[in-house]
Amino acid sequence: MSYGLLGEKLGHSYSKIIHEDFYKIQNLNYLYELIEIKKENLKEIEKKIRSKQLSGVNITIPYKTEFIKYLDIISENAKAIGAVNTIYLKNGKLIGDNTDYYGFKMTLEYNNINCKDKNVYILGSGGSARAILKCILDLGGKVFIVSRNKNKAEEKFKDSFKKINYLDYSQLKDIDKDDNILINCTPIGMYPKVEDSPIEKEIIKNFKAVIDIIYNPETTKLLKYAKEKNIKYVNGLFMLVAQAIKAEEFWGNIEENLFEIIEKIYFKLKLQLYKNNIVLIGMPGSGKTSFGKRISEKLNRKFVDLDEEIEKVKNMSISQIFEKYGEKKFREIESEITQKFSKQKDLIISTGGGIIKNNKNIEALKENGIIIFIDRSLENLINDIDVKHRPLLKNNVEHIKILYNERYSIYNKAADIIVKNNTNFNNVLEKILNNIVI
Ligand SMILES: Nc1ncnc2c1ncn2[C@@H]1O[C@H](COP(=O)(O)OP(=O)(O)O)[C@@H](O)[C@H]1O
Ligand SMILES: O=C(O)C1=C[C@@H](OP(=O)(O)O)[C@@H](O)[C@H](O)C1
Ligand SMILES: [Mg+2]
Repeated sequence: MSYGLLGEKLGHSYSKIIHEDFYKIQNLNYLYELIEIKKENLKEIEKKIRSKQLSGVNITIPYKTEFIKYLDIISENAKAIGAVNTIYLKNGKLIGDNTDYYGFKMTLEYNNINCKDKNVYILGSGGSARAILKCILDLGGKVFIVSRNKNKAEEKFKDSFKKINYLDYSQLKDIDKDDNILINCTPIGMYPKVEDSPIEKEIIKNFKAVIDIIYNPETTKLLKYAKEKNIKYVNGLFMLVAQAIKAEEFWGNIEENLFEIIEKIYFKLKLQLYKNNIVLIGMPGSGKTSFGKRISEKLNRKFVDLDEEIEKVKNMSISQIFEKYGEKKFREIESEITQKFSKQKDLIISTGGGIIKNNKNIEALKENGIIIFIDRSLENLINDIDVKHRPLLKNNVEHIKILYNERYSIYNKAADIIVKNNTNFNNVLEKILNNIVI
């Protein structure tokens, strides 16, 4: 099977990476090509799909509307949105749909953002704004389109969408502060103009959650404002992956575990694009230090073991620190060291088993990193743990049972990815790498 993305300039597209990663995960030997094409040649693509030379295509700027005229069927959503981005042949009919709608819907779900009965302010009035607006209306949200010229925006939308409100940017400062959601669908703040923001800093406090559909940079100026004020913020990377994999569903290449697969590809892409840290957590003796070293060799990234760093600053072993200062002091040093390395990027970080005792540690590590829980069974832990260097287990290996019961759910909750470690070491290493390397 052979798929592709149609557009004019595709040099910066991540679609090929995402779809190829999907085929790898699903064990499919399919192709996905970036097809840069001139408008007058779109007809050729129609023929190729009808003759099954191509099994399906995605469409991007500037052809999302242009291609509609070649279709036999256009989905209800795509019709309302006025744009298609996914094309396929079914029972001899050429069908067009719009997966931006679903990509956005899944982004809301993934981030627990509920739009029902909320006031949702959308910046911009282009194609993606239309898909998002349709989605929010379907979810029962109240939509406000914010644009530089509200009359023009109204002109554009009024035939397809009823019951929406139109605002100028200047009116944003006067809105009620209850539970509002802000969504940026303009390109303002996108690389390389990363210092631009569509709204002034003071306005951000009127919102409970902010979504920017831009994914480069990871945190746009707008999202930085939200972050500073402790407001929930979400970038566009999950939507990018979700809309791509939803197309695979339309093409019949995935029937179940859609969310799981999207999440997996999302994490990998996040690591690849933003060079985030890989952080290993888990019980003492679960293999954090051993796997961390091997991952760092394989990926050629710097390795940091937080226990080792603590030993370096104090010039004492972990056991000596526990003996001399007690656990409370150890945890303080552990938190300081965690804060320090969390700020750096591109590291493989192995933590100590107790890192999850302080939620601030996890929050800091998550800022720049993806957290992998190495989940080793209690039986295996007891069998091979070396208690010599582990002061909490020194006198009683059985104490590990208590720690396990106290901590197991906290490791799970803190983790972005969970990898079971109950088989051969190299197999598990392979499993971890599969989760992080595209
Ligand atoms: N899958 C595995 N197979 C065999 N030995 C393992 C496996 N996972 C961990 N180990 C062993 O368990 C011990 C504890 O590993 P370590 O990396 O020090 O754990 P941690 O840093 O999580 O406390 C090491 O000797 C390691 O080789
Ligand atoms: O679980 C814990 O509370 C601890 C685990 C140790 O690291 P490992 O998990 O690498 O053994 C070390 O940080 C310290 O002894 C405390
Ligand atoms: Mg260790």
